[in-house]
Amino acid sequence: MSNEKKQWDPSQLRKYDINLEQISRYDYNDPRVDELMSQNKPVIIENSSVVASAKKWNLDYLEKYMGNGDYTVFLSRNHKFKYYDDKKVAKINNGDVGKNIEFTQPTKKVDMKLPEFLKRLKEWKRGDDRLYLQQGLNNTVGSEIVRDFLNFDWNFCNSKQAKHNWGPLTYNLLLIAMEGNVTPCHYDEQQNLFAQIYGYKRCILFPPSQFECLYPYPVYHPHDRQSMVDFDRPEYSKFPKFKEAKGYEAVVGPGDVLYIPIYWWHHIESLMRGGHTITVNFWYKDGPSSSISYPLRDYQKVAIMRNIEKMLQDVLKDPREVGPLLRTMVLGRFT
Ligand SMILES: O=C(O)C(=O)[C@H]1CC[C@@H](C(=O)O)C1
Ligand SMILES: [Zn+2]
Repeated sequence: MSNEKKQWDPSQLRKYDINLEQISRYDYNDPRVDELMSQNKPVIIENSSVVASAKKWNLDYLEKYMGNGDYTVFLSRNHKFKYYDDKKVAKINNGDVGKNIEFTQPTKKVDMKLPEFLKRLKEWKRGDDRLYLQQGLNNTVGSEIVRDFLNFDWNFCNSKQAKHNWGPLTYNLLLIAMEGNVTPCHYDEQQNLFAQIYGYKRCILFPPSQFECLYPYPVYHPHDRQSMVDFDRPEYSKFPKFKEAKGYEAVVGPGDVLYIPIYWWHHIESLMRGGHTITVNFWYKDGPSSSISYPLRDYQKVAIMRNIEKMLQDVLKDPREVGPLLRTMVLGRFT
């Protein structure tokens, strides 16, 4: 570590029994950044100006300029904020996926004005619901925020989008988390430039090839794309291959941009006792694959498995029939 004061301490990281190695960090104009991105591998891009215009985004500035819009805030009784798909909850509730399938939402999603969110954040005490603001940046924000947003280094982002054949930008999510908040391990079907603005976040990533070690929920489930393994208390009897998971980790701080490749698993935590954190992510659809080359890439096989599950779910209706049919099809026949 250079002689500058270390900004965080390992005691602020949650303890997991997982085999992890460090994610590489390179300067934004180092050619190794594009080398890794072209191999769909994660990399931390340092000293870019991607969100330099948001360096001044502290809570007072945001309260002053974020406008009077309603923001999506998740409330949780614990430190975990596991994502769930509302549309899939609705399908379960109206019996679209078989009978008596239960789902309890792990967090509450509410609309909140920013001043109220910030007040609850400041007055939070042990025992209160934890809060996590996760809001797409849209035109309800004030003109200063629009100006800062327009001053993101879009040339850099656009150059990566073009060079790596990404599709269109779909979303910039503004994330304001309490210290210690955790987004449990999941993957997204989009390319992601995860730009850290304030505070420190620890990111644990696994390649798509570790699908069999991370046990995602079935595709029909509201927690589709999320790992069923609770990293705090892994049930090795149910998920034995989790022991073999081999991941990559990094702690990102202000100005760092982490490239999270499409289909890569990621667990993200705001450091304990580190105060609130602010992040903006840049989600891009994947681009059209010009030509298919063999052997197929690990993430292409995940996409194939998802399509098979969706097709079987559609024809079988009851998700409890999907497992037995796949077992019948495979056991003893494909060794
Ligand atoms: O950017 C992504 O892909 C995400 O999963 C975001 C949703 C919650 C965010 C977090 O930092 O906790 C990350
Ligand atoms: Zn994600």
